Amino acid sequence: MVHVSVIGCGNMGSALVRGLARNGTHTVTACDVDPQALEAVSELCSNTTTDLETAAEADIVFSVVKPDITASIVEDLDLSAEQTLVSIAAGVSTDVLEARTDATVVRLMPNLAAESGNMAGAISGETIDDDVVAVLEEVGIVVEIDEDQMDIATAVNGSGPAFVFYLLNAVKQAGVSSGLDPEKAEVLAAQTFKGAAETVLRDDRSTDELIEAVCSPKGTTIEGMNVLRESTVEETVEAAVIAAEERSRELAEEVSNE
Ligand SMILES: NC(=O)C1=CN([C@@H]2O[C@H](COP(=O)(O)OP(=O)(O)OC[C@H]3O[C@@H](n4cnc5c(N)ncnc54)[C@H](O)[C@@H]3O)[C@@H](O)[C@H]2O)C=CC1
Ligand SMILES: O=C(O)[C@@H]1CCC=N1
Repeated sequence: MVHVSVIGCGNMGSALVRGLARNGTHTVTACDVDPQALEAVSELCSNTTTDLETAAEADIVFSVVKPDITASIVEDLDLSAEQTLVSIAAGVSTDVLEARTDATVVRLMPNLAAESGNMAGAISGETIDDDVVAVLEEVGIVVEIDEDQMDIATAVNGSGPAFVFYLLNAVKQAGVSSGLDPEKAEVLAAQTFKGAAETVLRDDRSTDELIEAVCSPKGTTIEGMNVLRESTVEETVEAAVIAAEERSRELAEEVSNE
């Protein structure tokens, strides 16, 4: 049984612990300085600790703390070459991490959907052990990318859920404005986003072909699509993704200058 530790059980770390608890295949140690954060996950993991040294005993150590404290925590962990450090911090490069640990370094940009086993995760690293991939595949899908693509992955799949929540809410609110009950509108909008995403993952057709498949001749969808295509919504969504990517780059510069 692989021993995993998760250091930092805030929004992202707790999502990871919850996701791993769904199958219970691994020994999971949750570590945080905040006892309340540990209390929230205590029933979902093998043990909880406020002590970094205990968390450092795992085979695979996930560092899920804020970027500005990642480097010093990694240094304090004092991991050995037999261990793997998985760093989730946006913008903290492998060079910065490798200078502070003997462990094999893997960078991961996960997202909150790890909690339900639906994470979209992007990983980079020179050596990515099968055990690391197996752990990550328990909480979702992982794709390997080059490290220099981490900033854009941070924007696309790390920040992505927030963008989707925003768009989903816009669809819901339009339904509510036209008379749908808010709870029913939320279920209809959320299930529609989920179903559409599932279709894209499973179907060989392109998104343009799928749009075509929804647009019945002289029907309703084409009217809505005409409004979208005449708008600047595509450019606005791209600008949001690029803004997040640029912030990830800035974080990298801030951390490397420390
Ligand atoms: N929130 C998200 O959706 C995502 C976050 N990330 C990354 O995950 C990391 C954490 O982000 P969040 O979970 O959003 O932050 P958060 O603020 O919710 O959680 C951070 C946790 O770290 C704990 N912590 C602080 N110092 C510590 C220490 N010395 N030892 C142990 N635990 C300590 C805090 O008590 C807190 O529970 C960041 O690096 C972020 O870039 C990556 C992808 C998605
Ligand atoms: O907003 C952030 O900085 C983190 C990284 C990706 C998602 N949340």
